[in-house]
Amino acid sequence: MIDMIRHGLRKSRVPKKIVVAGAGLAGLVAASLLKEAGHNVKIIEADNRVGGRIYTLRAPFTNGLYLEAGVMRIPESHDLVMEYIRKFDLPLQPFVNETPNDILYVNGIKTMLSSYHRQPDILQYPVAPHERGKTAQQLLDMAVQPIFDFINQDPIRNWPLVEKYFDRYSMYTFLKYHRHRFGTGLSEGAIEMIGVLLGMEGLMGQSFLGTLRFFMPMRQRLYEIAGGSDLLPRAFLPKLQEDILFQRRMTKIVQHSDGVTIQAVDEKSLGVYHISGDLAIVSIPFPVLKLVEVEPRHSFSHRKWKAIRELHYTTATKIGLEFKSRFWERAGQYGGRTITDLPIRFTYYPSHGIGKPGPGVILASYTMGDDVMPWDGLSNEERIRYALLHLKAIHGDQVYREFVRGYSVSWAQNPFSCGGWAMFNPGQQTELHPFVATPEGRVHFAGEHTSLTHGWMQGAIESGIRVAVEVNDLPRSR
Ligand SMILES: Cc1cc2nc3c(=O)[nH]c(=O)nc-3n(C[C@H](O)[C@H](O)[C@H](O)COP(=O)(O)OP(=O)(O)OC[C@H]3O[C@@H](n4cnc5c(N)ncnc54)[C@H](O)[C@@H]3O)c2cc1C
Ligand SMILES: O=C(O)C(=O)Cc1ccccc1
Repeated sequence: MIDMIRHGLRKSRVPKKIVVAGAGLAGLVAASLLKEAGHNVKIIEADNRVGGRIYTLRAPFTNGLYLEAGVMRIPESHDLVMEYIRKFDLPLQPFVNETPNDILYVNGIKTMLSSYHRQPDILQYPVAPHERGKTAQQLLDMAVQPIFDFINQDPIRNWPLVEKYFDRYSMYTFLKYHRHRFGTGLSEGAIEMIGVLLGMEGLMGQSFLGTLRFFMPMRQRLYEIAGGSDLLPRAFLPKLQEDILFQRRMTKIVQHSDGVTIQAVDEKSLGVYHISGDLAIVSIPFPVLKLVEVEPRHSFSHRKWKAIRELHYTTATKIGLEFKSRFWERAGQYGGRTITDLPIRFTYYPSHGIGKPGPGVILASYTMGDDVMPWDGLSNEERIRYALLHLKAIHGDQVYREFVRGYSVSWAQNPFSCGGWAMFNPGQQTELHPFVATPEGRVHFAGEHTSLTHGWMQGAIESGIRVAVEVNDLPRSR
């Protein structure tokens, strides 16, 4: 796949007209590769921008400041993302995910990450005697290490066995009921500690393996695109600009004898717009696809319909607050985060502009899964008010003196994503995943949800390349 990013696909022997629905990263990758391979490609995009869940919010913040409402960090092992960053010569810098000075504020106890690492019991989680003195990560590692040991004995043979057996567990049921090396499940106190401190508490009902795969990259060195994550999708524009039809929201997919016709609403004129091709690539999230008519209905298999209806998506909400000065840096917080069991849950301090005078924007609250619930029912103003109240408990009254403005984004309330990212429920990797990406007639599928790298750009890129290869030499419709 790296080679395809560098050198493109082989020129198609059967150039076709291809309609791509969605100008997020998956759609952009597929469209750029297929155009380069000689196809006539058109993208219809419901929004007025490219990038989808890569969304760098610059307004309403002071010029030069921004909130990453979607993508904010890139694990060093995400080679496809790194390859596109190299291809477009984008500036990369470390994303400081945690520092020894990070604040932990849980169970009414405030301490620093370094103190907690030295003495985990300082946080007073009611763990079992044999779990004492261990951090949340150490407890999780104790529980999962035997699985990694088994896989490492013979990865080719053993990964499928692990996936088959452990797909039945949610994160919670695995931690609670699976008999771990010490002969029992983890205590409720240990599970609570893992949930709160590792950010999994709102996701405990999701697939154990899916959650593990999802969080693992978090332990690597992380990077960010200097200047904003949206520089990546925008880098595709020079070659695709004239092929993207913005503010066209797909409402219907019609398959017929000589190809596929996509019906869309023009969000500006509200007129109905049609575009046809030999085939279509649908890269929009499944929760949104549920609202799109498919004609004839049987052009999608029963399994596909079931996957579209049932594939679980978790959601995420972010609140960005701008302050007059980077007061957190005066307290020794340079990048990194606060972890708290207050509803704001995770606060991230910017890894860019460190040491610069003047205003700064912090990600005051990043919640996902069930942790989103208190926030999604609130207005933007109420979210800001509560976020300030919780930040005051951490940083004191200065947050009110320093506050300038704020903005929040709920991904469940975004009509073009209707959620944060795909995240299997127990059993769905076995029961649904085989049917998520499979083509239906002349309709093909891409998007992070069609990969196994849910919730990361890597999965979106992987799917864009996979679908481009899948369609490159297919016959024309007639
Ligand atoms: C809060 C949050 C934080 C994240 N953080 C990170 C991170 O730090 N690092 C990382 O690697 N990944 C992160 N991700 C995941 C990453 O954003 C996604 O995996 C990736 O961007 C998905 O790309 P996609 O092309 O599959 O989907 P999308 O980006 O959702 O693209 C789909 C496109 O289709 C359009 N569309 C929707 N409906 C229609 C319609 N009916 N007609 C036409 N167009 C339509 C949408 O507007 C959108 O442009 C995060 C995601 C979220 C939500
Ligand atoms: O926020 C990110 O980096 C994401 O990609 C979503 C996410 C959140 C928490 C753990 C893993 C991935």
